[in-house]
Amino acid sequence: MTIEYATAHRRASHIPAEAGTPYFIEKGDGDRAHLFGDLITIYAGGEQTENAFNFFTVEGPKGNLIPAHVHADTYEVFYVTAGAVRLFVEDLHGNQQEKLLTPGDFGFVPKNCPHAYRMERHHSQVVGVAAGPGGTFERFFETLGAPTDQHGLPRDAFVPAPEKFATVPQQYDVRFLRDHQWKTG
Ligand SMILES: O=C(Oc1cc(O)cc(O)c1C(=O)O)c1ccc(O)c(O)c1
Repeated sequence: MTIEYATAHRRASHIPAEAGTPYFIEKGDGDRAHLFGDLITIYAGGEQTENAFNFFTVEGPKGNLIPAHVHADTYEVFYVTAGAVRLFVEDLHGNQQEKLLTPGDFGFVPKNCPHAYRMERHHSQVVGVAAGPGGTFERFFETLGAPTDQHGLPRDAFVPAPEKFATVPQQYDVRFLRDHQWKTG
């Protein structure tokens, strides 16, 4: 039997290549990527769930900012398990809110709602689930960022090359909003 892997670096993945297979993954051993200051660890994605949902964690240092962006077809969950994360979100009527989320707090961002967040403590961690009619977008992180075998945060923030910024986000239903202003707080 030949097992097809989506990319060469996923040969080391603990996620079985075949859908429909039960599995367990020890803490931190999901498929990992560095993007900006973040370590993203994917435990399940569209390949395992017929594009129904994914499950991943995002860890980052204090001050790490994910700039304003929007998803036309993806709903997102932000469940904070460590540190503190300030989530900025704008509803479909243009009303903006920001909320400091600490462990156990939950944020939900529907499709078409611009959002951004900043990690306010070192070793902050968010559990993410993101899916919708457009599928799941977890492979965005390793495609725009850099796959890694490390379990820690990037030593230096990984900033993608401009040509990647110009092509990759749109393939994964991510649109960065360059001049978006937050008038909260
Ligand atoms: O943190 C989340 O996503 C991101 C992390 C990055 O390093 C860069 C990004 O552009 C994003 C992004 O959202 O586009 C995150 C957290 C929780 C969740 O449910 C998500 O869908 C994304």
